[in-house]
Amino acid sequence: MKIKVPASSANLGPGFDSIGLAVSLYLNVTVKGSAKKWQVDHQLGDLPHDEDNMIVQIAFQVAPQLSPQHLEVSSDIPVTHGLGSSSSAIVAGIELANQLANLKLTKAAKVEIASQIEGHPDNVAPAILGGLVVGTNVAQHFDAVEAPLPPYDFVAYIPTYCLATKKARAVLPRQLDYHAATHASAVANTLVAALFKQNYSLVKELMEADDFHEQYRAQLVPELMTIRQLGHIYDAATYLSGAGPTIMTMITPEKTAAFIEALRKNGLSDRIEVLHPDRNGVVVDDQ
Ligand SMILES: Nc1ncnc2c1ncn2[C@@H]1O[C@H](COP(=O)(O)OP(=O)(O)O)[C@@H](O)[C@H]1O
Ligand SMILES: N[C@@H](CCOP(=O)(O)O)C(=O)O
Repeated sequence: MKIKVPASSANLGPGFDSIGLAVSLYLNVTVKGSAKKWQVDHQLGDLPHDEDNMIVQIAFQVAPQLSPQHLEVSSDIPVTHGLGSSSSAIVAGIELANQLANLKLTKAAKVEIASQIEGHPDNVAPAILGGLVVGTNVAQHFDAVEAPLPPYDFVAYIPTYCLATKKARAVLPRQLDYHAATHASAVANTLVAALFKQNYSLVKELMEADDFHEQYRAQLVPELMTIRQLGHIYDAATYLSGAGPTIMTMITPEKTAAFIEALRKNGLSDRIEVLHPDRNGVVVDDQ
């Protein structure tokens, strides 16, 4: 059995902790069979190879009766880079429990469990449902609403340095002024309306008008403003993907090659991926 989970790009500017898009990088977990103790084969650096691995820990949380398995994990989602690697691991763990313990979880139940673990649905909901998702929690439950997919390329500029989400959340203010908060919320609301109305010229303007987090995090990701300025030449919009350091540019596919050439000419030499929205979310292959 193989479980495939997409990466996710959260926030899209002002949609802090509530908007996210599943994108075309993947975590794959193959269940090789029962074992004497949990064994997780991977080549993903320092992550644990035993039951301390996050995927196993989450699976246990959902189904404590699970017996040990031999897992093979591979992923092209960079870890601690703002593309939802931890959410993909959470979603994989939930699906692993769902399959091995035959829990028959609905998509809504998976979103609820994953969002409770993560604290917000912006990465986990698209990783489960696929596509562009807007969600939050009220009255002790999470809701996630699927929005139309933007017909754009998403060019991810992935700096070599890592930025743990915890560190990028620590630079945020503890409080916002009342008027600043209502304005930031109004910008986010209007972005959501524009996404559903598929008014992408307005989406692009509002995507760059965040007042919740980017101004505080920009000091940690100096490439953000340079890439945003370059994007304007190509009528593109740029935001900090999740907590960063990945910088995401939403651009018309015909302009992608020229934009990437401009990034390279301006000395931006780190990894670039041209991503597309993933429509499926988590998928299980029983073969
Ligand atoms: N494939 C994986 N298997 C197990 N744990 C993972 C995996 N990918 C990420 N993680 C966990 O998630 C952490 C990174 O989470 P976070 O700082 O939120 O960054 P990201 O933006 O990549 O989600 C890693 O330190 C690790 O504990
Ligand atoms: N809304 C969160 C999203 C974190 O995403 P990640 O991909 O960086 O884990 C935030 O902005 O902190």
